[in-house]
Amino acid sequence: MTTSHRTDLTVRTIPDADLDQAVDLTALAFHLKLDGKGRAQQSEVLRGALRIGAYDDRTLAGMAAAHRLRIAVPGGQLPVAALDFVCVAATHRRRGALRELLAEFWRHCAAERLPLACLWASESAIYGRFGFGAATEAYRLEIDSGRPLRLRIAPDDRPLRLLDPADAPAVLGAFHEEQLSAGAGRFSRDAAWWRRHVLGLEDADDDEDDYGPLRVVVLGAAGEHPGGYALYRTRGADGHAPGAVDVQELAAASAPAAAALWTYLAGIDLTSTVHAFARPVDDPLLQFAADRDQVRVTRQEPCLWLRLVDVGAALTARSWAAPVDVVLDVRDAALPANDGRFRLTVGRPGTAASWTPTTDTADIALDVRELGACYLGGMPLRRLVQAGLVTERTPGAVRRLDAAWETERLPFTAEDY
Ligand SMILES: CC(=O)SCCNC(=O)CCNC(=O)[C@H](O)C(C)(C)COP(=O)(O)OP(=O)(O)OC[C@H]1O[C@@H](n2cnc3c(N)ncnc32)[C@H](O)[C@@H]1OP(=O)(O)O
Repeated sequence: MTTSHRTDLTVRTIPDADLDQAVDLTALAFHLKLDGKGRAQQSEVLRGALRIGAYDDRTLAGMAAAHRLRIAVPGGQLPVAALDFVCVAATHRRRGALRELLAEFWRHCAAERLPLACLWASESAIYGRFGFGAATEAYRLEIDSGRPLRLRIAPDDRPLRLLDPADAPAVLGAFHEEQLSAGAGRFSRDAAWWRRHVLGLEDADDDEDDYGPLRVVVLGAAGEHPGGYALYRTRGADGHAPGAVDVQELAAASAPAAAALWTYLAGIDLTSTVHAFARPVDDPLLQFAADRDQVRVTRQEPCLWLRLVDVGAALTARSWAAPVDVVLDVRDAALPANDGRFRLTVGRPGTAASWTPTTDTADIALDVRELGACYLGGMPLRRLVQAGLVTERTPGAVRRLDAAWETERLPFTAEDY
């Protein structure tokens, strides 16, 4: 527990007894209309999370919560504290409450040996100052499906079947876990996470939009290992808008499998547009689409913001594509254990990296947020040098480090939990 003289708030763990207050605060800050079911659902999610509150006397004035998840990193998975519900009451904003909450949050991460923290930002301008870097990016895609989808490859011709969403964790869980090794940035999911955060099976009913219920389509016959799947919703045409398909998630084991799923989605009768709100920047669809006027990128945006809480643990746990030996001068204003000069040594690919303090001259100087942006392999460091954010002191050092942390696929994060 800490009491901040700057904010006059006491920062401490939120006990179960205060869950009602926590739900009230999230409703206030995120402008939510929660009925009884919505409150119960929110409370249940918070109950299982790491929760830190900023109290004004006994009133909860700010909070941050985190799900304890596992995230795919190059070559494996690591525990991650996935921040959520970060909010401060309008009466207490811009007095340093968030800063105090995060200071306490780092202590919890250290105590629980969580080397990484991540979040989806409500506003991109907030979290860089706390050491988070935009580690995965996504495209929004739009397909003109008023005409047949034209592709340059033949789709997988296995059957497609619709699945009851309640069966999705059992049918698709193992497939999803296999996909984690294909690209970093995705979360491992247990059945509860699938139900609550992916399929929304425990959500309170809301009529906020005119899309129908979530549908699950799977490639491959029952009993066969799936070749891929898509989660989507549809909307019929009305006087103002054409019928549309909204793709929440599409995962496929191969390009032909992806082609089969996109062809299915684009062919749904009484719809003429497919929207996909979060697709990997290296989505193969963009290559195998025969007509790029038909498949368009409408937006590119950051998805997951990543913070290396324990830089050494994070760097030595991931795999590397090439040997490298560089001294990094890392600035970390919030976590002194990360701050300073360290030698990163990577031997043959497949061998463990080492990260040791050194007094040797630095080859590269950078802020910890830049390490967060590059860690999963989505951002080459040279782009941050070009942007004036990273200093290369030894010519060639950045090129060598970029070759070492490059990954086969770009990282991607499917769910905005
Ligand atoms: C992971 C998630 O949950 S994302 C959701 C984030 N929450 C929301 O958007 C809900 C509505 N907003 C809020 O609850 C609050 O305004 C918060 C949580 C964003 C900020 O809380 P505050 O207590 O006001 O922040 P605090 O006073 O500690 O500010 C810390 C720093 O962040 C900056 N900051 C805070 N909010 C913003 C913002 N919206 N945009 C840019 N900078 C911001 C402050 O200027 C300050 O900068 P400095 O210390 O470098 O000078």
